[in-house]
Amino acid sequence: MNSITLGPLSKADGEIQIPGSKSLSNRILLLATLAKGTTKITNLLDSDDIRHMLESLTQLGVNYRLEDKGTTCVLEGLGGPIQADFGDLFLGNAGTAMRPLTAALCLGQGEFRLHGEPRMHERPIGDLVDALKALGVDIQYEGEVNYPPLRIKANGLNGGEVSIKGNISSQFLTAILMSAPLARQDLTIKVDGELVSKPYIDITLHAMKQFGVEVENQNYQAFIVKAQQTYQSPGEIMVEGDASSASYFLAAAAIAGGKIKVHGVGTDSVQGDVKFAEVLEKMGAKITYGPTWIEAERQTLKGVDLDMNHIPDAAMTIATTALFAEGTTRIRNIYNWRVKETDRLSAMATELKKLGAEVIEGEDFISVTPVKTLQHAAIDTYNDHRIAMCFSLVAFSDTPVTINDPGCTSKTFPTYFELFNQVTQS
Ligand SMILES: O=C(O)C1=C[C@@H](OP(=O)(O)O)[C@@H](O)[C@H](O)C1
Ligand SMILES: C=C(OP(=O)(O)O)C(=O)O
Repeated sequence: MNSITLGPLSKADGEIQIPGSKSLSNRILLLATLAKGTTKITNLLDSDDIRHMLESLTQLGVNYRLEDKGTTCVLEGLGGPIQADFGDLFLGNAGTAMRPLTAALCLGQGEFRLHGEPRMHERPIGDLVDALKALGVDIQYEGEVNYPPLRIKANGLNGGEVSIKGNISSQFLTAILMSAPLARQDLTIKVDGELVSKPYIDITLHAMKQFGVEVENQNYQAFIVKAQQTYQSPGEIMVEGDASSASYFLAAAAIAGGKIKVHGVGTDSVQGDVKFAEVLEKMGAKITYGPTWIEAERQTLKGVDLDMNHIPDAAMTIATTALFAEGTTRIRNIYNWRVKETDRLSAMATELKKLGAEVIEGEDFISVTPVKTLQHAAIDTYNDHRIAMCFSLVAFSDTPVTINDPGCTSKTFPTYFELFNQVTQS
C-alpha cells in the first residue's frame, strides 16, 4: 500500500491560504442549481466530495462551466426544481451531496437512483427517508432498510408539518430545509429529540439567506419555511475557506515551535468549526483572529475535558493534539463519529494506541493520555481523510509517523500533504 513517512519535525511556521469549505461548496452548488439566474461561485473546493455533486448535476442536465482549475464555477440556475426524467447518481462517500440531493430530487418529476461507495451504504439515511415519506414522496431502499442505495419516484414535496430526528446527523435536517421553499405548501419541520452538529444548520440557513430565502428558526426545535418560493442567484458568491481543514495547521503551530496564520477563515466565518481555535486556546495555545484569518502560536498545552458535539470534524484534530498536552484530554458527546467515513471512535482509539498513548474509547467519548515517548507506527486511515490529516501531527514528536494511503485526503483536501510540507521543518 502507498504510504508516506513524516518527521520528526520541530517547527511549523508560515502563512497558508486554506481551500474552500466543503460544506459551503456543496450547499451553494445545489442552491445555485435551484435558483433563478446565473451564479458565479469562486473559491469552490476542488475535491472528491464536490466532484460527486458536480458530476451528478451534469447528469441531471444542469449547465455549468469550471474555471481557475476547478475553483470557479459559473452555473445556470433552473429557477425551480431539477427537471431531469432520470438519474443514476454515484455520490462516493459525500454526505453533503447524498443527503441534500435526496431531498432536492423529490421536488421534480423524474425517477432517480442514488448510491455511493460501500461505506456510504453503511451510513444511515433512514431519518431523512422517513421524513420525505411523510411528505408524500415515493422513496424506497434498494437493499438494506435505512441505508442507500435509494430509489425515488419524484412528484413534488407536500408541506404541512413533519418531524425529523436530529440525533444521528444534522445533514437530514439540512436536506429538508434546503428543499422546503419549493414545496407545495408551507412546511413546519419539528426536530425530534436532540439535534447534533448544530452549527451546520447555521451554515445551511446562512447559505439559503444568500439565495434570498429566510427561515423562521424556533430555537432549533422547529423551523418554518414558506412554500412556493424561488431561490434568487446572488450573482457572484465566494466560498470561505474550510474551517475543518484549517484545524490541522492551527494545531501544528500550537504543538510545534513557530506561528501559522491561516487565511480564509476568521471571525467573519459562518462555519462552526472555527470554534476549534477556542479549544486550542483552552488547551493553552495563543490564538489571534482577524475577520478572515486565524493565527496560532505554541505555548505549553494542557489537556481539556469538553463536549465537542458542535465541532465533530475538527474534534478529531484535538484527539491527536492531545498527544502533546499535559494530562488527559476527554472529547465528549461525539457518538456520531461512529457513522461517518468509518467508525471514527473505534479507528481513532486503535491508531492512538499503536503510538503507545493511553486511550479509553467510550460509547460516545474518547479520552487520550499521552506518554513521554511515542512509538513509531504505520497509521491505517480507513479511507478517512481526517484520520490521515490529524495523524500527520504526530510528526512533531521525537518519532516519525507513517501514514498509510495518504491519498484519501482527496475527499476534502487533495493538496493537504503538499501544504503541510510547505509550513513544516525538521
Ligand atoms: O452539513 C455538513 O456540511 C456537515 C455536517 C456534519 O455532519 P453530521 O451532521 O452528520 O454530524 C459534518 O460532520 C460533515 O462533515 C459536514
Ligand atoms: C463527516 C464528514 O463528511 P460527510 O460530509 O461525508 O458527512 C467529514 O468530512 O468529516
